[in-house]
Amino acid sequence: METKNIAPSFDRASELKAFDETKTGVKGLVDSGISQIPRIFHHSSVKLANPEPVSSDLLHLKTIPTIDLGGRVFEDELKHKNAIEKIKEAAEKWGFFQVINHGVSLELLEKMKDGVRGFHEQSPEVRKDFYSRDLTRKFQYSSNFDLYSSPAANWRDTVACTMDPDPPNPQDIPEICRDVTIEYSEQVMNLGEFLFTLLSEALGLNPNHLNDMDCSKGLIMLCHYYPPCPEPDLTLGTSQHADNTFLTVLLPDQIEGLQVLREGYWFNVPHVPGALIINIGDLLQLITNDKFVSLEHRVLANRATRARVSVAGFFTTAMRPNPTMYGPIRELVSKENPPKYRETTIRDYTAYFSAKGLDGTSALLHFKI
Ligand SMILES: O=C(O)CCC(=O)C(=O)O
Ligand SMILES: [Fe+2]
Repeated sequence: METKNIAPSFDRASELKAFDETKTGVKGLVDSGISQIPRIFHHSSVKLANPEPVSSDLLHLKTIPTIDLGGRVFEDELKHKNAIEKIKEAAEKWGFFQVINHGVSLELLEKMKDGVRGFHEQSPEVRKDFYSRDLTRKFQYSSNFDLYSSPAANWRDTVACTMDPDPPNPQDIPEICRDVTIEYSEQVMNLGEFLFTLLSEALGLNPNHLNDMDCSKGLIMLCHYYPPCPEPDLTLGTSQHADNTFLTVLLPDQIEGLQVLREGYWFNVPHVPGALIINIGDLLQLITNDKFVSLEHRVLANRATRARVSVAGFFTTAMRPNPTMYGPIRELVSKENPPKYRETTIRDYTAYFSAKGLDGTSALLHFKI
């Protein structure tokens, strides 16, 4: 007799709602002492696997490159040229690289992570007051921005904070992370401007080109908190996705977990002390007409005994009613290399990305000509 493995019936919609209404996120579940994760967090085994790479040659690459920014002042022209060459190669092949000597003090990086931990580890009563799905809020705490639209929930909570343009009133940021969030975001804005000059040069453009296009003019910070997971083989910390930004500056934790998908294989991103991780987002891939790539990445569920935190600084002006149309940069297209994307506003791009949720497909495809 054939036996079928029928899963017990499960009312997904009610479970999502019940979880959301606790307003205390994944951290709340962990604090309640659960030893099994709820079904809403189960991902399909296909999404969790790491198949063999398309080409085994690729494995000798090991991982994404690390680039020394020399404290943002290059001693001589050779060092400057070298850095640009490395950034060009990384942006074309990986869309990801780590930077060291980036000019943001290591003390500030640690203080920022302490601030994120401090917020998420406050009492549930205090956290609940900030919990919201209102994306227009400048300081918003929730679990899974795409809880109701994605196929499976992630083992992660997040604070989203729009820092530029129009940052929140300081008193709207909780005191536990207020000063450090303001200081860190200013430093990331400065670093972003510097990185966009190097990226412009790597494209063979005038150093100011990407800054003049306002690529460095908006900053949204996502302060992620990944509690330890009792069943890390069944879920993810962040589902496979590419970022809907021009550029992302990611402050990582010593606890690893970030993986980048290149040619069908998930590469681990190792912890490099003091480094920031930089990745090209979809909008930069679009305006460079695929010269730079926005690679898919994901975060494994946290296997450690303490929480993993990260801060993703997103360069995008999604929060500003900006009518500017963005399409492939004129200098980068030609008769032989015609535009591959139609023009869009950042707002439209972001609205499409957010409605789709992190379902493992690229939002860029929707804008291809
Ligand atoms: O937490 C991480 O390491 C990465 C988070 C991420 O990919 C994102 O916020 O887009
Ligand atoms: Fe990301």
